Amino acid sequence: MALIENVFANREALNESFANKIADNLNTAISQKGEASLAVSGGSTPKPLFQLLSNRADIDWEKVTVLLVDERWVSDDNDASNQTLVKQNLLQNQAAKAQYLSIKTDAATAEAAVKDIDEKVKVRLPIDVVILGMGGDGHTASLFPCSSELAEGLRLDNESSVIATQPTTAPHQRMSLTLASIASATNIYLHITSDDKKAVLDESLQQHTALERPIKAVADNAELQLMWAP
Ligand SMILES: O=C(O)C(O)[C@@H](O)[C@H](O)[C@H](O)COP(=O)(O)O
Repeated sequence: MALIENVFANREALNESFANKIADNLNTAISQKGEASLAVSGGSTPKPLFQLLSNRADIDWEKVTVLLVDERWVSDDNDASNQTLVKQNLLQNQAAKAQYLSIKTDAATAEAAVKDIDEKVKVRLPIDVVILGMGGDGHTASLFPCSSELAEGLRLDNESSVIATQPTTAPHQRMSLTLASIASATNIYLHITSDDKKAVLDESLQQHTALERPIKAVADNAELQLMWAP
């Protein structure tokens, strides 16, 4: 549908403004229905934002459920665990009071856990705030252009809220929200930094299909708020 560009001079200004927007969105949801949900990405970009958000005392964290948009299928003591990143950087300070909905189980494979996790995530839809990241190949959440599950993950009539994916260009099996779950969210943000990633985004939207660059599928099917700084 549309990309709305919010451009900042630097990452500090971006994160300050972003934390304000997220607080506003969560507070609006809480005032309307008594609770709110916040789905965050892993990877390296959101860490400073998590630390800033975790100190926000103007959010009624007890009424907020935090989940990940995607998880690598690794144990919590693995450096690649998004869940551990969130626990150590977001669910601290004021935000330690939030509820946490894990999209990781002890199942041997992500595939084997889809049904259980779908049941837990489905009841939280539509999610109030989704924060997406993007990789240099145009993947978002764990919807990778290289994975054989991509078409299924991008199907808007997919009844599952989550999908197991196996990228071939990145390590680990993944659990990811489907495009249908992402696109149904009330507020959807794309959080990226660097000129390189902005160039990937522009090129993805202008010159590629959604199957080539999955971030395009989100911009085509939802209002996507870009939060970018060099
Ligand atoms: O678990 C993950 O890998 C993600 O959630 C993924 O979609 C991430 O957002 C991008 O790969 C960007 O990652 P960086 O912020 O590290 O560049």
